[in-house]
Amino acid sequence: MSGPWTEWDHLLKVDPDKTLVDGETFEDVCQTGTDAIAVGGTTGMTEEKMATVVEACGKYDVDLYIEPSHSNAVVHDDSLDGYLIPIVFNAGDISWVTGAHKEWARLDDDIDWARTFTEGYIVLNPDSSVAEYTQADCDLDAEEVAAYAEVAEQMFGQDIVYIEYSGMLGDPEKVAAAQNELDDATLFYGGGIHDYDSAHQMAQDADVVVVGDLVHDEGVDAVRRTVEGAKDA
Ligand SMILES: CC(C)=CCC/C(C)=C/CC/C(C)=C/CC/C(C)=C/COP(=O)(O)OP(=O)(O)O
Ligand SMILES: O=P(O)(O)OC[C@@H](O)CO
Ligand SMILES: [Mg+2]
Repeated sequence: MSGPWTEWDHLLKVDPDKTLVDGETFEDVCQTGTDAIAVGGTTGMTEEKMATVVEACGKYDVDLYIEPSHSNAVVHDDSLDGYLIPIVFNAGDISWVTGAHKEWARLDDDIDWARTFTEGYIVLNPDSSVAEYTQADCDLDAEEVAAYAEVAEQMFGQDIVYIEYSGMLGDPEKVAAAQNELDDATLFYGGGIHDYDSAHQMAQDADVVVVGDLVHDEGVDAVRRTVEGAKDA
């Protein structure tokens, strides 16, 4: 399977539990030049907050996805291009590998499987909320990260492998090692990208760089510079 992400360089992750910079709108957020927007976050996620941001972004011409952190954060909307569902390969608690997914399948009769895609996450910042929630084993060397990436693609058929350093800039050597082991899967990198140089650096090895907090902390001009960095790499 090859999805639209094979054409992406940059993905902007908007957290419905955070505010935009004063004076900026969702229209501005949709016009940063990013290839797609994913709405999601770990903490404080509700269906209402998710729906508000999806509705606000759905009016503009940008590919729009949700990345729910649990089944109660899922919203169905015609403006969505799809659902990105994490599977945390280095989670300490099986809920984040299959348990939450089983609950979603049990509770939601409207799942649109044709637009539902999984992401094989490797969570590496021990101080992030996602690491805490999933009890991820973040103490992995480059060889182990690469092996998780290989297993995700070859044994679990993941078309997206996601190195997640949410909140900090990660180790490029681990990103390079993962890329080295992948055949066809698309490698996402997210965490701490804050300017042209950090985007450019991570895009050397990642296929898609993900930018999150920057849009909430610094705003759309800063995001635009990361788009340039990713596209130039
Ligand atoms: C089955 C369904 C519907 C969902 C699967 C849910 C799973 C397995 C989630 C895995 C872990 C997770 C919570 C992913 C959410 C995406 C993510 C990593 C967002 C970044 O969050 P942080 O930046 O750590 O958190 P905050 O910014 O909210 O503090
Ligand atoms: O918020 P930042 O640190 O940019 O991380 C982006 C994304 O990978 C979070 O899931
Ligand atoms: Mg975050």
